[in-house]
Amino acid sequence: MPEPSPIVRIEHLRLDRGGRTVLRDINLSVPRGSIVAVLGPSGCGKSTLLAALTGELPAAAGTVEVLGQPVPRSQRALLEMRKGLGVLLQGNGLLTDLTVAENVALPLRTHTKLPSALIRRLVLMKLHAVGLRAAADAYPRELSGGMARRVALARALALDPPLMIYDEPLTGLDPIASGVVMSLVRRLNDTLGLTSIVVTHHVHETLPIADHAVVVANGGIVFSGAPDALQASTDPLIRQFLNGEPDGPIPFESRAFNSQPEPA
Ligand SMILES: Nc1ncnc2c1ncn2[C@@H]1O[C@H](COP(=O)(O)OP(=O)(O)OP(=O)(O)O)[C@@H](O)[C@H]1O
Repeated sequence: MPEPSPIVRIEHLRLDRGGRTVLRDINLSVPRGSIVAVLGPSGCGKSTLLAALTGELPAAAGTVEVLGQPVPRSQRALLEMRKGLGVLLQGNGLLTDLTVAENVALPLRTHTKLPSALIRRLVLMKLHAVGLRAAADAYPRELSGGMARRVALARALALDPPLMIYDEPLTGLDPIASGVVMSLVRRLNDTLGLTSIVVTHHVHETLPIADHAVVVANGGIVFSGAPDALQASTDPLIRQFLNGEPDGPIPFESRAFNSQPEPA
């Protein structure tokens, strides 16, 4: 049987922002059913790469295919493609005037014509999947940070997207809540048959649940392989990143900024 096509295929991608090349010659293939961790220090271009996947930022060169098709340019086709993406953005983006259930229902109300009773049932199923069925009628202000993140996760799952994209899912969470969220990411991926891309600088929390790790630094991918191989790498750049050391082949953002060529 032929291999199923990857859910994301990126080839020779270049991404520019503000007239400057942020990432160049990016090649990445995400197999269906896997969890891929996209790691890298602050400012390396992780969010920029994510913006290319969601179609917010067009490629300056190369190709990006998501869900088996090139990421479209037209707004209408983009909106259609995004229905297949569950995106958990940095911060939870929950609406404080709405209950937990109303927040999770939003994508269903916006994108489907399902009757209210069915929407309520679907919402309770999504909340059950993240262990928060009992919080359906609570307001976001009544939740801990970890619970609010799980509600945002339930909302990202509302339309049953085949591909989940997590942008820094652990920001602001304590170690216990972080562990809960990461094991949930793995469990949902496997039980719902999803594929997940986790964009983060939280290496040590993310590698245990990842099937594949990619490290972005210095304008490109500097590592792509199994999490164990990443942990065992002796490359000074990788070691610097894994150990969070200030000195080494990865420049500090301020130094990188200062090293930009002066305009002629
Ligand atoms: N809209 C923009 N215009 C110009 N430059 C930008 C823009 N957005 C990001 N950049 C630059 O692109 C580079 C990569 O930024 P990006 O936000 O993708 O990094 P990141 O790895 O996601 O960082 P962090 O982990 O801090 O969120 C940075 O040097 C940043 O200053």
